[in-house]
Amino acid sequence: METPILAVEGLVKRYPGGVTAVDGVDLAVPEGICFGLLGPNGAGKTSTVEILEGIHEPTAGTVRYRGRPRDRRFRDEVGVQFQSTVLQDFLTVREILTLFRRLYPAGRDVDELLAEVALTEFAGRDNRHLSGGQRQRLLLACALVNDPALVFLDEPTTGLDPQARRNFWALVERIRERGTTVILTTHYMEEAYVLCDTIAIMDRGQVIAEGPPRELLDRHFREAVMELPRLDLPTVPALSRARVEMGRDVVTLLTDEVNTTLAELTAAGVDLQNLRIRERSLEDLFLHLTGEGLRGG
Ligand SMILES: Nc1ncnc2c1ncn2[C@@H]1O[C@H](COP(=O)(O)OP(=O)(O)OP(=O)(O)O)[C@@H](O)[C@H]1O
Repeated sequence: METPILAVEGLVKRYPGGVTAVDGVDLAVPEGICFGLLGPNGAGKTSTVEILEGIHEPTAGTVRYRGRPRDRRFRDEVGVQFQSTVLQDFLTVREILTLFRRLYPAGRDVDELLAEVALTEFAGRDNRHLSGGQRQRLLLACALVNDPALVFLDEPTTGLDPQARRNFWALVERIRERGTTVILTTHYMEEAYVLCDTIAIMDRGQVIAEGPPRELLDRHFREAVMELPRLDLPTVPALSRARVEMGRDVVTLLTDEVNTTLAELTAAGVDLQNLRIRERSLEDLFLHLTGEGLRGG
């Protein structure tokens, strides 16, 4: 097997006061993929990612970049988009990017990068006067300025409106198409589903599930989800192949035999006009595995 671009073994992070934020994490990220790290609040994602980025030291464990301990090469070949970066007041978009570019011996052409993140028309604007989406694109450009082989994106779309989020997804897809490996933390399950080739779900400092999103869903769920307004199903008839969850407004039927369940509902005279049938989502998987919802929804 090819050497992963980044691999960690036996990662542990304990903070003073006795909190074990990371409790024995092993991960291997193959080159060229988008790898997602998910988990509920306090699961240990930030602690893990900051160790991977080289910002914090682990209490125990090893991190390897291209099979070797990290050195100067790691710094030159890796980009990080932090959740909140303080940018110098008064500087324009182009000036910020030029400043970041000078930190590295090699990298991208600033104007080309501005075009890639759709900021050419804002190049002369004071960075304080950017919209949320424009600012995130600028921070992304800063993370890409050294033409990294591996880029970390830490909750890059938190707080963006749906349109800006989708624009950002298109950029991430383009980065990946260029062959750059992406490590993404996110609270948005749809984002992980759309962008990530592989995800790892963390809970209480440990990785509790890992794999391609589609495969994880197939591994954990065999049932389809049928939803009916409660008004249409005030009392549920006997159903041989479905589990029933009575919500306040919606009745959810989990069935491994959609045809049988439909036939039984029809035979009982239930009006199916407003029936919805959907597949299980990563959101369902997340709830199933961690028993918790995600901040940010
Ligand atoms: N500097 C610190 N000192 C002490 N405890 C910390 C420190 N940083 C994080 N923790 C604790 O470690 C645990 C894991 O936190 P971490 O921020 O890594 O989780 P997270 O999954 O990133 O959460 P979130 O989604 O809320 O950002 C939490 O219980 C947190 O309170």
